[in-house]
Amino acid sequence: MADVSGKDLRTAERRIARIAHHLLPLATPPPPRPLPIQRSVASANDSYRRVHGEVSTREATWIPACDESGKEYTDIIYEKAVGEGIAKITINRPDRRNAFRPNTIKELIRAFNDARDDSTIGVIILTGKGNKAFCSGGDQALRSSDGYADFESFGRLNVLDLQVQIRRLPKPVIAMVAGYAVGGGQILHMVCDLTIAADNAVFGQTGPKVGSFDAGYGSSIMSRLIGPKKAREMWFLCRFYDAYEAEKMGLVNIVVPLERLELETLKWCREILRNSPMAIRVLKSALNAVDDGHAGLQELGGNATLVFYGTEEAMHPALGLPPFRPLPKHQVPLPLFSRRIIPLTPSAATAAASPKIVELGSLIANLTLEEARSLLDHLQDRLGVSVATFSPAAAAVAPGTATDAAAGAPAASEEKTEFDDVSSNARIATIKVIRALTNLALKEAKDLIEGFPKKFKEGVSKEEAKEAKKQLEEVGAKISIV
Ligand SMILES: CC(C)(COP(=O)(O)OP(=O)(O)OC[C@H]1O[C@@H](n2cnc3c(N)ncnc32)[C@H](O)[C@@H]1OP(=O)(O)O)[C@@H](O)C(=O)NCCC(=O)NCCSC(=O)c1cc(O)c2ccccc2c1O
Repeated sequence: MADVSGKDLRTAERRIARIAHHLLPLATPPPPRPLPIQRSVASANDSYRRVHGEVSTREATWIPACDESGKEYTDIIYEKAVGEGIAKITINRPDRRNAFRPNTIKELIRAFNDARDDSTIGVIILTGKGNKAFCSGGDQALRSSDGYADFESFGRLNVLDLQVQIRRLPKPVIAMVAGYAVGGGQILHMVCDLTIAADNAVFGQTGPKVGSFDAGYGSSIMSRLIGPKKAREMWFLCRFYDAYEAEKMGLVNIVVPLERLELETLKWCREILRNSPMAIRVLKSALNAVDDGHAGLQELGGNATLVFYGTEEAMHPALGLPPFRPLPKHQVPLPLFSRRIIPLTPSAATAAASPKIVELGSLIANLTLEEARSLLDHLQDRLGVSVATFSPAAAAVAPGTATDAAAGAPAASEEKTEFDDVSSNARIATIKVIRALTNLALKEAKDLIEGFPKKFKEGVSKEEAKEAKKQLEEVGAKISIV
C-alpha cells in the first residue's frame, strides 16, 4: 500500500468535507438520467428542416485573439474560430477551479468588448479551462473587507460590471459549463443568454456559507429562471445540484455528455449564426427589458433607434408626411427635371447680333435638351462660368426652377418654370415645397431636383407659376419664369 502522509490525508478530508456539506442531504434520490440530448421535433423531415438543413457539428479551428491594446492575457484565453463568427473566452485558472480575481474580470471585460465590436463575430462562448470547473466564483484567498484585491491596493466587486456587460452585449453569449459553476461562477452562467451543460456539471450557491451573497442579478435573475421558491432553496440551503436537476429547473438549456460539450455548443452557435443578427439583437434586449428596468428599456430603445436610422425618414426628418390632398389632374406633375436648363427664348437682341452670333444662336436653338446640357457642362469646364451666367434676364440662378409651359403655348411663356441646380443647403426645404406643390412622393421629389431635365408642371397659369416661384424662393431656391 502506498504511503499516505498526514498532510495528504488532511487535504483529502478537507476536500471531502467541503463538497459533502453542499451535496448532502439530498431531499430526493437523484432523478433517472434522461437521454443526453433530447429533441422535441414533430418530424425530422418537415419543410423547415428541408429548407434550412442541419448545421455542421465539426470541430472549430481556434486561433488566439487579442483586443486593440495588444496586451497579453494571463487569466483568460481569448480565441476566435477560423471562418466562423464565433469567439470563445475561457477563464484560465484551473488550479483555482477557475475562481476569478479582479484581474481575471478586467481581462474578461476587455475580451467581451473586443468580441462586441468585431463585426465578424456573432456569438460568444464563455467557458472555463479543463473539465473540473466552469468557475468557482470569487477567489476567496483575495477577499478583503472592501471586495477582492489582487494587484491593487483596494478591493473590487468588478464581476458586477461584467454581469451587466454580458446582459447588454448585443450578441448572444453562451455559457459552456463543465464541472462546477458555483458562487459567482453560477451567476456568470445565469447572466449568459444560454447555458449548455456537460453531464458532470454541478450548480449551486455558497455565499451564505462563506459570508457573501449576490443580491443583484444573482438573486433576481435566478428567481426569474428557476422560480422564486427554487431560488430561495438554492440560496438559503446552499445545496449543489447536478446537471439534470439544473435542466429540470430551467437553469440550463441542455445537458450533453462531457466529451460532446464543445461540439454541441458549436452547433448551437452555428444555428444562431444563420439567423438575422439584428433580429437576435433586438430580441435579446426585449427579453431582458422588463428585468433590467430602465437600463433594459434603454437598451431596447437604443436598438429601435438603430433600426430607425436605417430608414429614409430618419435621414430626411424635415420632409414630413406627403401632402394629404391629391392635386387636380392637370397639376399632377409630369416628372421632368434638370440640374441645369438654359431657357432658350428669342429676344430683340438676337436680331442685332453679328452673323456669327446669329448662326451660333441658331445652332444652340436647335439643340436637344441633352445636347444643351452637354454644352453647358462643356462651357462650364472650359470657361469656368456658371450656368446662371447664361440665364436670361429673368432671374434664373442656382438652385432655381422653371417649368416648361404646355406644348404649343402661345407666348414664350410666362407659364414655364424650370428647375436649376438645387444647392445642398436649400435641398431639403426645396424638396418639401415641391412635394406640397406636386403631390410627388419623397423619392420622386428628390429625383426631381437631382435628375436630368424633365417636365415639372404642365398647363399652369401665370399666377400658379408665380406662386410656386414665391414658395420655392422662400426656402432658398432661385427660380426663373420664362
Ligand atoms: C468548487 C469546489 C466545490 C470544488 O471542489 P474540489 O474538491 O473539486 O476542489 P478543491 O476545493 O480542492 O479546490 C481546488 C483548489 O482550488 C481552490 N479553490 C477552489 N475554489 C476557489 C475559490 N473560489 N477561491 C479560491 N480558491 C479556490 C481550492 O482552495 C483548492 O486549492 P488547493 O491549494 O487547496 O489545492 C470548491 O473548491 C469550492 O467550494 N470552492 C469555493 C466556492 C466559493 O465559495 N466561492 C465563492 C463564493 S462567493 C462569490 O463567488 C462572489 C463573488 C463576487 O465577485 C461577488 C460579487 C458581488 C456579490 C457577491 C459576490 C460573490 O458572492
